[in-house]
Amino acid sequence: MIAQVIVDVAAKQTDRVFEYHVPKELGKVEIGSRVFVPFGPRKLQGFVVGLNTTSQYQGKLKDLLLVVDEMPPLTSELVKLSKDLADNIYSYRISILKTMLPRIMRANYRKILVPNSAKAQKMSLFQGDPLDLTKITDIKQIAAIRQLLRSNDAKVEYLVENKARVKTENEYYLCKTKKEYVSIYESLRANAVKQKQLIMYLIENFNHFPLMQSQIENNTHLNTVSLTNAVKKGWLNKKQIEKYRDPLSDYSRKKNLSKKIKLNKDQKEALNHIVPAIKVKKPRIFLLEGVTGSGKTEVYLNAISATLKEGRNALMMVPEISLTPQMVAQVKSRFGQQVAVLHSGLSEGEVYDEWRRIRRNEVRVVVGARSAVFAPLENIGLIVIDEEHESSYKQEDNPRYHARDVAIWRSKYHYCPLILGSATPSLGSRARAQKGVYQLLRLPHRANKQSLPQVDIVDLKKANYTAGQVDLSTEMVNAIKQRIAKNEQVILMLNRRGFANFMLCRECGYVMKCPNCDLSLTMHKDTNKMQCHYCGYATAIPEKCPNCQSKKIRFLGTGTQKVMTELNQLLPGTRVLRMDVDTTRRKGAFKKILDAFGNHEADILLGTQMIAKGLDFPNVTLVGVVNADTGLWLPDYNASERTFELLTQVAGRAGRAQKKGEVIIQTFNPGHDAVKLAKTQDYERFYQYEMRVRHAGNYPPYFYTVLVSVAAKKEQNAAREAFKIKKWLQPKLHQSTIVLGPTPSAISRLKNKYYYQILVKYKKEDNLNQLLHQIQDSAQKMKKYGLTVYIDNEPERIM
Ligand SMILES: Nc1ncnc2c1ncn2[C@@H]1O[C@H](COP(=O)(O)OP(=O)(O)OP(=O)(O)O)[C@@H](O)[C@H]1O
Ligand SMILES: [Zn+2]
Ligand SMILES: [Zn+2]
Repeated sequence: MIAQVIVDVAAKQTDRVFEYHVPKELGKVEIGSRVFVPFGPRKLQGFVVGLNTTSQYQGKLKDLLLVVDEMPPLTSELVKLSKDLADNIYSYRISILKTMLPRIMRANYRKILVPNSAKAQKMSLFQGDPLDLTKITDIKQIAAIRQLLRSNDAKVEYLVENKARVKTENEYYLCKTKKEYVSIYESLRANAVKQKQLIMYLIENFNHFPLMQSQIENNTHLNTVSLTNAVKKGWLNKKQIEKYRDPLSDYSRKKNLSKKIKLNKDQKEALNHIVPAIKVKKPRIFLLEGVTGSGKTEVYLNAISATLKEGRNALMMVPEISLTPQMVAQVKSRFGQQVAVLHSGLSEGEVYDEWRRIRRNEVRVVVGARSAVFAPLENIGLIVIDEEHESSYKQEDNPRYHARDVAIWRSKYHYCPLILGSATPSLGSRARAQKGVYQLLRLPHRANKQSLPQVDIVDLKKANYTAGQVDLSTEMVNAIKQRIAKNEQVILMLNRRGFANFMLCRECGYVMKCPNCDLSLTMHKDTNKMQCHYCGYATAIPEKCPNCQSKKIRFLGTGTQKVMTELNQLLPGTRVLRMDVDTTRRKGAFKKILDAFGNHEADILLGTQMIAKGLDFPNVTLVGVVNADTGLWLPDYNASERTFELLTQVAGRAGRAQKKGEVIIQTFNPGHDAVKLAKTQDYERFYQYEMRVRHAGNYPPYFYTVLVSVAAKKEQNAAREAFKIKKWLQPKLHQSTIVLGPTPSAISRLKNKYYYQILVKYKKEDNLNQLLHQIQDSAQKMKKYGLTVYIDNEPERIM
């Protein structure tokens, strides 16, 4: 038998299959198995991606060394997926294969020094633990090691560490008859209190054994010491039983969650389309466009039920799940033990356990964030992507995959429907529904028959402020006071995205824009310039407003902490919970804050956009947006879409139950279309409007995009290489294809590297994929000159 292996070295030369002979005594090797193989001087980990009986290779194949796991960690579906994906996202296949596994299973290599001669063997250097070369700092020791290597008395080896640990608990078995225990009891001295207690317990519970250690400890005063002693004395046998860590243990069943909801007409209508597709195994894609609070979750859960009834399993994706602990609780209360969750809020051990439950077919529903799209779930009958517009579904680093694209691939593989749900679908998805590629299903009303909340816009250029305040207008403060007086709750969002710095005039509201592109200019501190990231236009950082000459210009930046202080001064005694990256870093903090708010332990929830989506608190009647402008002028063609989406989503948190909701949006740009359209929360109108803008500007979804970035230590090298790539690429492309740049990236220097980028916008380019692979290949050769090329297919961000 011959195994085709992808080895764990992410480089162009190794990005192919290597063949190894499988020795008979090795046991079962399957597609998807993790193995160890000899590779030059090292032993490497790799994945089996194919099996064959013959080989084209002329020489003698080396032997596989070891199969790591009893059950191959990857299914043959995932192995196949890795190949197609590698082709599409310009990533090495090994990077994708590793991404498919829980982080804890990715191998770590340690460089160690081992003795190579009898003389060396006796040296004190080699006594004890293996000598970790990365940890040696002593100069004398380094010199000594060099000497040993030169004289061949020692050699370097690579030790693979496996961090994945299975959690176990002891189970105890009886190994004597009841009579024998009685006579042991009688033979014990009177002062051997603990031992007598133990034996008595064994006699009394004779018929209940075997018992877990925790069961015994809960019922007696016995501890590990007495149990271990009993094993030593031959009174008991013990076995280690594998245990799963249960990340869902705190999502206890809540009564109000499992109450049966009667579906409304629109929900039923949607399911009338979805359920038949589940039954006949049709890989159809549905776009479920439902306003905020329209009960999309209920549609997902019913569709999942229907899938389980068909004997198939379901995969449900939600944005970084910690965002919606409520959603997890809801799914959990519906499907109980059959559910596994996967997201970055779990400890590595918990992820590993959940993942193994999935791999062993012990669960039927998987709920998870982006990387859960690779869950080794088999027999999938339905995939759901909630909040499908979320940009977090695209991984920003290598491998740059989009969970939606992976889900589409898997839906075709399994012949199962895919539901994309959102109140504000991505323009691309909505456009595909327009063309009939996806089937559009709509929930145009809120589930509780309540109307969408009323939205008021506060123009910050004319706003009044209570003494000394700069962030909260008097209107906002008064509205907050009113709600709190009525014992209702408030959500306040400070929309601060990324690093964007833009120049804004406090006098006239002017924002500095590119004359060619209608995009805001970004401040570059290192070059002292305001730059356009599309066309490369640049100008000096102004000292006064170019529009009205006022000196009152600002490079905006307020933070949640500052607003928190303002709230404390304005509304003493009001209980405020702050939720942002700083307050949620600790594990479980997110859920704690949301639970506290849900229990009305606070009046105001103040946070960044992480509070904008998915939350369902019936007592929230006011939503305030402190500053709607921060995302508006990002140098991205989709800044408008993002702003509309964010404002509509956060507005949707108000008035979701009986009480009517109100929304106040503070902005310097009340005239901006994204803001105006968010006021009516009319997605369909926004879609029509924004499609015209995209059409006029040759942006997606009318054009496909690929971003090629070049990074180098020296700025001129990055620029030169980027120009070279453009010069090589452009003549090979179609007339109608637009190649923009090269321009320096917004953060033109990151980790001491300069970035230059080229944006290719095209309608149809049959050869582009192959050309880009060629660029990637030749880029590999430049690596030694410190140049790196990244290729991002359909980038979410072009900055
Ligand atoms: N048929 C129904 N009858 C009554 N209430 C319902 C019904 N369906 C859903 N609900 C309730 O309506 C509220 C909103 O539902 P859900 O959270 O699913 O909305 P959503 O569409 O996901 O909204 P968003 O996009 O804002 O997250 C929930 O509290 C849910 O329990
Ligand atoms: Zn001005
Ligand atoms: Zn420009």
